[in-house]
Amino acid sequence: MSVKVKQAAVIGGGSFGTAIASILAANGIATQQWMRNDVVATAINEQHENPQYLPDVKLDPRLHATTDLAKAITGAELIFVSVPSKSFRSVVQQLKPFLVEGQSLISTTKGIEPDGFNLMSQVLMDECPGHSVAVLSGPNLAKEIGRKQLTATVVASSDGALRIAVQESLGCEYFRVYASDDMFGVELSGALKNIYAIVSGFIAALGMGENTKSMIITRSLAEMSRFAVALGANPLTFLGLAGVGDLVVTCMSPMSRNYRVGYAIGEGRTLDEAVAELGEVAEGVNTLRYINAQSEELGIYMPLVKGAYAVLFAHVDPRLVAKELMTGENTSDVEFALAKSEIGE
Ligand SMILES: NC(=O)c1ccc[n+]([C@@H]2O[C@H](COP(=O)([O-])OP(=O)(O)OC[C@H]3O[C@@H](n4cnc5c(N)ncnc54)[C@H](O)[C@@H]3O)[C@@H](O)[C@H]2O)c1
Ligand SMILES: O=P(O)(O)OC[C@H](O)CO
Repeated sequence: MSVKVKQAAVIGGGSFGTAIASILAANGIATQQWMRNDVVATAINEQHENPQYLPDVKLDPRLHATTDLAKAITGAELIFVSVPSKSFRSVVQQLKPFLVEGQSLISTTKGIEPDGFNLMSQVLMDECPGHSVAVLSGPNLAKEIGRKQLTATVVASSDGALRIAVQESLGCEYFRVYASDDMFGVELSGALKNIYAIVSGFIAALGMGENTKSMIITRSLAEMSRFAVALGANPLTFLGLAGVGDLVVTCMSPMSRNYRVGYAIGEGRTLDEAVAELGEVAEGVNTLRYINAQSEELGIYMPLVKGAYAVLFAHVDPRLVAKELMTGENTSDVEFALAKSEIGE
């Protein structure tokens, strides 16, 4: 029999952290959300809104925001870490002095750490040995969760009691939490799909049709599963919410930040301009860099990754990449641009 969670912490003041913190509080769990920005923390505590990352969403009034990390962590049985992958390890290093035995950590971050090609669960296990770890991933646009649109997600962990604790703490009439023991597959899938959302953004901006969008999503699923299964993931994971489910929502929705970056580049903006305009994290940009390098090193065939890399980092026209993908020809222009970018010209 499971024991009801009484207290939780959410580390990160962004859109997803805020959406899940509000659900935890609404489920009667005493929830502290930690963030650096005291103006946002005050707005959450007094107006029950996060005007910076989740505007126009009324948060549960019981949610408490704080800029005091020790206060957030102390007494929390579940600690959700929801900061971009670039900052993930440094944030975990800041929180670990406050951890005590029995506290569990759950990553909601869909990214990869470049040094050592670590997923965030690995970072948690490296930094916090002895603590149970899980990941949460699925088709979960934070803005829709904030608006209480019916949504499902997946908690994955090798610890069955932790899976149940997360299901019971977050599940509600509009948020259903499924469980999986394929933590690696669920987490890798969440990171990989961001690359294909960028590709989907390009093709939408170029005015390509519905057949094209379907082709891209389907071939993306084949490509991401080929990569993940080669690294040890369960192929069935890719047929579930954390696989095809998250791929579809991120590739189809202009609400996705990764899609929006791809769209802006398809319209002619540079990568730097597209990222600056977004003003939020688009994990797929760095993930693309690391997956392109890994696929080359491991000899895994990933033509969409290679094409997206050519567009983002070697400034190749996406139409030329599309032509090459359709005909299977290796146009010397794409290869030449990639070779030049690799030697830093
Ligand atoms: N937004 C979504 O719809 C969604 C859904 C599921 C998963 N995710 C994943 O969740 C993770 C976080 O995304 P988000 O949407 O909440 O991001 P966001 O861009 O909305 O917010 C990121 C938050 O992290 C904080 N942050 C960044 N660096 C920090 C540091 N060094 N110390 C402390 N705080 C820091 C920022 O101040 C901000 O509050 C990402 O990996 C994303 O892929 C997002
Ligand atoms: O806005 P994105 O592109 O980071 O995607 C958000 C979520 O990962 C969708 O499940």
